[in-house]
Amino acid sequence: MVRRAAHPPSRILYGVIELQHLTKRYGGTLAVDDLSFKVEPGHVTGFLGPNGSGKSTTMRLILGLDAPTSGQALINGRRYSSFGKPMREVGALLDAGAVHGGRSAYNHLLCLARTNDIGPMRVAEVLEQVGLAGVARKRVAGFSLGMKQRLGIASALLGDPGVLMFDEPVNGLDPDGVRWIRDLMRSLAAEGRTVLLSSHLMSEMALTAERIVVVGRGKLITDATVAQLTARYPTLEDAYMALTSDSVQFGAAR
Ligand SMILES: Nc1ncnc2c1ncn2[C@@H]1O[C@H](COP(=O)(O)OP(=O)(O)OP(=O)(O)O)[C@@H](O)[C@H]1O
Repeated sequence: MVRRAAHPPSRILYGVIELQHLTKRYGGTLAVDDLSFKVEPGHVTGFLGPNGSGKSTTMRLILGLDAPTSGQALINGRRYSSFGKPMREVGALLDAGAVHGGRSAYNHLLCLARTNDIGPMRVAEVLEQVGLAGVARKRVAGFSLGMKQRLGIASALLGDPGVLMFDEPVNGLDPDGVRWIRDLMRSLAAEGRTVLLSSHLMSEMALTAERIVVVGRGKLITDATVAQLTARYPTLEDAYMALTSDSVQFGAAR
């Protein structure tokens, strides 16, 4: 396998995420309902939908953390479970809180790195990249939510993968951190990587993503560019509100 450089030349197209009739049922709940779409390299794809619409479940299915009821999710044409060193193919931040609090940030990343034949130099590199180098030896239990998000992003970047997925990465980040995430997502995509990003912050999404996939009640509602949506609606938020108006399950009474 060809090893990519830490800073690859621009516009090399690395990978694609492809969902084919992906379906997941939990008892009586159809969390993901016959979902088919492709996430292409070279730009950030925003993954939007109301609470409970199946975004996290879809990401878990792509990562093989849950098995589909039917259909499949492929990364570069293969299932996640078929990768010998998966962190080199796909990196993900799903739940920043799911970290062993007793370990230091450095040790947490080192343990992950070892499972994928990644050396300690790369651990130091990603800690620097996410701004945690100064607290690398501190226990994660004492980290703020924003610091845990940065650590989760470092884990995703560890294997220098071509495909990246981030579930609500801006949660808990200060304005400086929000801007940093935006720039990071865009630069990862500009390097030719595939970036799937879920967030409920529409104004941020409008600044970060080029393409938008909207789901509601597990089903695909829209797969379009931000430019197409904002040509039809005044803002991305207006587009989102109009497109999901029939799919909101947990809206408060107005
Ligand atoms: N392990 C599980 N067991 C049972 N039901 C589940 C499980 N995981 C998710 N669900 C259900 O599947 C549906 C989709 O949930 P999911 O977390 O994927 O939505 P989401 O779009 O990520 O929501 P949010 O924006 O609130 O994070 C919800 O009805 C949820 O209750």
